[in-house]
Amino acid sequence: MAGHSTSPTSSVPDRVSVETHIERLRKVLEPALRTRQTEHLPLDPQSGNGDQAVTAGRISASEVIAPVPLPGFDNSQMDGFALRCEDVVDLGHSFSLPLAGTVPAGTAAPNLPAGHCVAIMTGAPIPSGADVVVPVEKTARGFDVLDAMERGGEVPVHFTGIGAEDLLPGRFIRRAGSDVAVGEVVLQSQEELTAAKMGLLAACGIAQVDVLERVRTLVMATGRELRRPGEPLGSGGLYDANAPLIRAVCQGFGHTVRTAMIASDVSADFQAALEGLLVEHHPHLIITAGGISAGAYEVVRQALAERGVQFGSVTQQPGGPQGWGKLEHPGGSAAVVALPGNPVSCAVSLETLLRPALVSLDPGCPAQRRIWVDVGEDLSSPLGVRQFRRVELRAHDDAVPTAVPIGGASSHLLGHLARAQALLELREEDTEVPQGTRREAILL
Ligand SMILES: Nc1nc2c(c(=O)[nH]1)N[C@H]1C(S)=C(S)[C@@H](COP(=O)(O)OP(=O)(O)OC[C@H]3O[C@@H](n4cnc5c(N)ncnc54)[C@H](O)[C@@H]3O)O[C@H]1N2
Ligand code: MOO
Repeated sequence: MAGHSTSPTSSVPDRVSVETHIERLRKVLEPALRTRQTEHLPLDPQSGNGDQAVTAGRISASEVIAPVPLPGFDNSQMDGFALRCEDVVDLGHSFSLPLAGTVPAGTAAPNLPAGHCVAIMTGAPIPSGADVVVPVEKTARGFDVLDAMERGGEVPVHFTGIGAEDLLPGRFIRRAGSDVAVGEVVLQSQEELTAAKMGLLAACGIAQVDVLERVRTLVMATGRELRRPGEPLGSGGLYDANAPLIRAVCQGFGHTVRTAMIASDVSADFQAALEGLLVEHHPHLIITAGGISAGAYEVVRQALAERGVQFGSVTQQPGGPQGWGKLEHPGGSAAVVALPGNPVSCAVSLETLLRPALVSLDPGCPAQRRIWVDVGEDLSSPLGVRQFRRVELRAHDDAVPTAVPIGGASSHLLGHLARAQALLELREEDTEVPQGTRREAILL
């Protein structure tokens, strides 16, 4: 019958460790991710065509050098009065200086006549000749003197409570280039754009940056039992949970995702759908779900084994059966990650296998978050398998949280996964795990 399994032409009989499989994924992902192109995008959406602007989390494709210093000029850190230390250093705690003018922010720096002071606002350029700013709080009348100055005549500013520390040259002056010097690298190649980096680039007057294009991921959920929302389930049908689940995870990895549902177990149907999607989406990564284990109608395995994709097993549960490889297509070369069909197996595999492999290759992919927990009840686990159990976390003040299992280990229990806060990791050597045992957990 069509789609009935023959022995896969490319299979690996052994069961390998989680770490070995992560390394296998790295090997297929690395060349595919290396083919990513550069996009030249504006920092400000208003200056380009709206949503085409760069966003935080993107990865730079080239170094950016500061074309200007930051601060751009010597300026005041305080609202106050700029003066010359040597004019007043011998005058004691209180003294007066005639006011020579005022400098708001955004104006040119005036000259400071000897023996005078100039009112200055935060961020305004330091008058040439001045070497200190005394905050307005240390004067008798504050900025009321500016009104008096406008009315004409010489206006004295009375400084009070002045100590030696107030008259150290450079006090409250932000020097040009003290934050960033001209020629300094403000963004490295392959660095993640954070909000602060974007602010820094903008402060340097940079309008556009080169970023790596996002990883384009094609997700294909397979199985003749699959239905879309609204379709009648019929006998043996079920709604596709995997495509939306995998899409959401991959979007969290920073990918641009196209999903497809292939409700067939016929290899030719899968192949035809794949060809169309390759041309349309030019993926760097293809993730399939279902059709890879020991059944008689393993559509993904049949279709991809003959194209060199390998299938094997990893000593973890859920997520034991796995496929990995490369696929050449008109737009380039894609890595293939074939996941088992059970939704929890997909979710766990993405977290324990694909994320660690991607993190080592793509600075935009957030790392796994691990914590220590105390196991909340007696558990058992098969020897030689790293078992991931869905758990709720109970916090205790200043103590390690308790991981309380939600349901059993089976990989169809999606409702339980959706309630879980973490995946408790039971080790390969664990068989009986008494309550209170300390183990690691991966936060979801
Ligand atoms: N004889 C053996 N049987 C199985 C083995 C084995 O080693 N020997 N491994 C089991 C394990 S572990 C897993 S995991 C599954 C993986 O099987 P497949 O990758 O071939 O997945 P399917 O058979 O297509 O589906 C498994 C299960 O998941 C449901 N499913 C599939 N796709 C979706 C979807 N998009 N949304 C919701 N649910 C989906 C499907 O209906 C099946 O119930 O194999 C075991 N069997
Ligand atoms: O490996 Mo399967 O993913 O346990 O159910």
